[in-house]
Amino acid sequence: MIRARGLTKTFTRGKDTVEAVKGVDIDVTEGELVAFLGPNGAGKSTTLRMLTSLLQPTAGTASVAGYDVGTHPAQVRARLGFIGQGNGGGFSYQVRDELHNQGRFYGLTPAEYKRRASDLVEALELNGLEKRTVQSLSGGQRRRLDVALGLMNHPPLLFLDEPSTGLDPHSRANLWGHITAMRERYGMTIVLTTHYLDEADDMAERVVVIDHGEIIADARPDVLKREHADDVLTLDVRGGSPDAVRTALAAVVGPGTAHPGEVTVPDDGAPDGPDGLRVRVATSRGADRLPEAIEALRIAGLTTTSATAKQASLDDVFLNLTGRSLREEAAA
Ligand SMILES: Nc1ncnc2c1ncn2[C@@H]1O[C@H](COP(=O)(O)OP(=O)(O)OP(=O)(O)O)[C@@H](O)[C@H]1O
Repeated sequence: MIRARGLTKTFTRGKDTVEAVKGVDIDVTEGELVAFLGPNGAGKSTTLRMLTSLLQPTAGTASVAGYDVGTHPAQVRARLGFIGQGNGGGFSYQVRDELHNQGRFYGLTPAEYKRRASDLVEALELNGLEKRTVQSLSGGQRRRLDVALGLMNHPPLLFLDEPSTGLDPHSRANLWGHITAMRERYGMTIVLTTHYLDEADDMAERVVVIDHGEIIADARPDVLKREHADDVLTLDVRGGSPDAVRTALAAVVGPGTAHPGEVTVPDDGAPDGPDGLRVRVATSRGADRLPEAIEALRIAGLTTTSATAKQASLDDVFLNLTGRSLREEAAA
């Protein structure tokens, strides 16, 4: 559905040049739901805008549905829906007029655009809002209208640029429910950008991590977490010295085991205090290792008074790949 090779965009303003996208290669097959994840300014929107033919690449090539974005932009645009950041169109128009205008733009007959508009109003729960002006809608309603506008031409491919930015968690979940329902209904391929880690983790089947204009990882979220980050076990252990704890845990996840991980035991802890020693184990498949670790400690005569396993997150992946936290950058 999408094939890009060496996609590059350099912006020049006076003496300043910004290398926004630096030689991106990407293939997206039909039916995939792909999220571009990265901090502000990483080059996500610029990549999307080149793939939709809205922006001419400085170098490289991209084709969408078999058409080159540079030489056949009209054919490319006819096959995709694009929902940019804060679309909305004419704020004083009524919702129904916005949808009808979009249908006219795509050259649909009045009967056809009216039918599609009422289908989408129904599907995206915009009923009762048809005669309201766009500016009177809530943020969530406006984003749902944006999605309806993007779907008026029944595109096989939908691009969404930060679809849920600025929405509260309830509206985000609601919008996602609609997007996934639309995807099933029309069998669409979806490419979106986000800097919400949980959104990429929960919704995308494939996450493309972009930083400083380059793709630094590209895989299913669970694969990214397995390959680039560890789960963390935290155990409170009583009844033995730091060395005894270290030896018991090394047998489960220490160097040379089937599940190498890092065991951290404080040397200055008080093994016989009320909480004992607070031990940290960084390992893959933490949920599986936790009972094994507790059992190994029990066999060594040690008591575990509390134990938790924290799953690796996409933020841990980003942190391990770049040395920076995406969560902090998103909040900045
Ligand atoms: N028209 C432009 N002129 C000059 N620089 C630009 C232009 N558009 C984008 N840039 C720069 O290119 C870089 C990438 O921007 P882009 O909008 O693609 O990032 P992004 O990952 O989508 O960020 P965000 O999450 O904030 O939308 C940034 O440094 C940005 O300032």
